[in-house]
Amino acid sequence: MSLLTAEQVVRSYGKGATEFQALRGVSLQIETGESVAIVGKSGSGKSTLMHILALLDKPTSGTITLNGQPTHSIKAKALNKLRNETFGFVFQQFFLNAQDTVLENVMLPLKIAGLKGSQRKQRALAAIKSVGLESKADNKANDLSGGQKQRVCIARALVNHPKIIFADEPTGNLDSRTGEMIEDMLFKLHKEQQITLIVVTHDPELAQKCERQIEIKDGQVIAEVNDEN
Ligand SMILES: Nc1ncnc2c1ncn2[C@@H]1O[C@H](COP(=O)(O)OP(=O)(O)OP(=O)(O)O)[C@@H](O)[C@H]1O
Repeated sequence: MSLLTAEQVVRSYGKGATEFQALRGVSLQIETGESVAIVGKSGSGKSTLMHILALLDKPTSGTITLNGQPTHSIKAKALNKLRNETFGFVFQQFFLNAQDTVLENVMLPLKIAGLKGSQRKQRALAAIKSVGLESKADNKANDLSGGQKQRVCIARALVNHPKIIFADEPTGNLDSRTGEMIEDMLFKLHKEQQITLIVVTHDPELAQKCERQIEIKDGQVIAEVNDEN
């Protein structure tokens, strides 16, 4: 059984004369422990697909199945819980709470999950340590460099022991040296903890680091490459 599947996924924006199909019948399967890059030109539908795979958005038609369970009829509250328990997110724009500390940002998914304060702190500090930011735990997120902010995002993505990390242009806002460090960190986690990694990127070098590359054009999968090594 695949971890995550999309079957004939269509996503339309707008209605009537202005209707636009951003995804036009996408089907794919993602297996546990894989690293997969979703590539394609700007406007091809990559982010739309990632949002639907991550259950942040619903397809207009078609099905997303997680661990064999169709997701379309899951109610909002249960869906939020499932997403929080199963996925970690790393976005180009970070989405940190700027005025909160590093520790508070990383504890947030655990707060949502309903963990007690002491457990939250212990687990968040371990995640912060794993990205080498223990000396910054009490700093405001706003007072960090771009690379440090993205490391906080990785710690926050990790803290709930996710099955899948979704990374949308994770190095898009970083200089190349810092970007490489973030990539190394993501792939290390993927290898050591068998976390499935789904990366949306324009960057061919980052895509090549993934075991599979899925190319999207005009809302359809037009090519798929699987590395054998
Ligand atoms: N909320 C929306 N309303 C209308 N059209 C949208 C909306 N979101 C995306 N689109 C359109 O859907 C298409 C796919 O957008 P999407 O953001 O998925 O592309 P992308 O491949 O991720 O692009 P980029 O690499 O530039 O981020 C684009 O033509 C875009 O204009």
